[in-house]
Amino acid sequence: MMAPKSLPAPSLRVRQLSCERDGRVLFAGLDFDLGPGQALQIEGANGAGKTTLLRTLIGSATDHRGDISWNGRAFPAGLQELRSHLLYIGHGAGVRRGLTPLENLAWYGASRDDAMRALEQVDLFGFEDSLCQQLSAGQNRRVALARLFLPAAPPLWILDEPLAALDVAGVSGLQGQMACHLSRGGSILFTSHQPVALAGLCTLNLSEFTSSALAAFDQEGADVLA
Ligand SMILES: Nc1ncnc2c1ncn2[C@@H]1O[C@H](COP(=O)(O)OP(=O)(O)OP(=O)(O)O)[C@@H](O)[C@H]1O
Repeated sequence: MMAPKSLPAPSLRVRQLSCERDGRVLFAGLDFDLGPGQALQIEGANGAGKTTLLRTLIGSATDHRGDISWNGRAFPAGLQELRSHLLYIGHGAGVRRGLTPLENLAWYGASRDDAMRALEQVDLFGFEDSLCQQLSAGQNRRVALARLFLPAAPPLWILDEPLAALDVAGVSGLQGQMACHLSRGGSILFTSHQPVALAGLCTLNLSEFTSSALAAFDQEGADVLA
């Protein structure tokens, strides 16, 4: 077996990140690091702010406070570099419904051979020339996730609900590919309402970083110090 090709090893660093929407604090005082070979699952109830956090990290939402840096360079300067290392699959999966799975992967620059291999990995062999609008929800999710199976995938994966609509085999295949990425020194930040089986996975629950949670913590700290 060939040794896995190792990836560049930049790190994401988040300090005191806060975000509010319509006057409601979604999260505040958020601190975490994500380095090579590490995976972090963002947890929280519907509406907790998980997608907003991911969009903030990729620069699609800019109304936040706090510091984000990539590879030692603070945003906004570090954002361009982060994007050059990023594979982002959002909630909507980013599949162009009027194109076929092969055409979707070609749009991301994949050769026909690489795209065919990736589509086989996500069990879409035989559907490569079907229009995505004729595929099921789970099959469309698989088209999106096929990008993770292309060679030379970037080191940082940010995935919003990648397991959504997948069957048991699909979940297992994705978990295997995520583990492979980590073993090559990649990093993964993702949201999921389902448990994900990944060795060494860390979790971060956004409900622990609301302003009320922080106020309660401060009060507790004050009581202890009093
Ligand atoms: N552009 C926006 N303008 C106003 N409110 C927004 C905007 N984007 C998100 N929100 C609100 O922010 C809150 C968090 O939304 P977000 O999509 O980040 O939650 P989530 O944790 O990903 O939820 P889910 O688990 O349901 O996907 C929601 O109440 C949502 O209505």
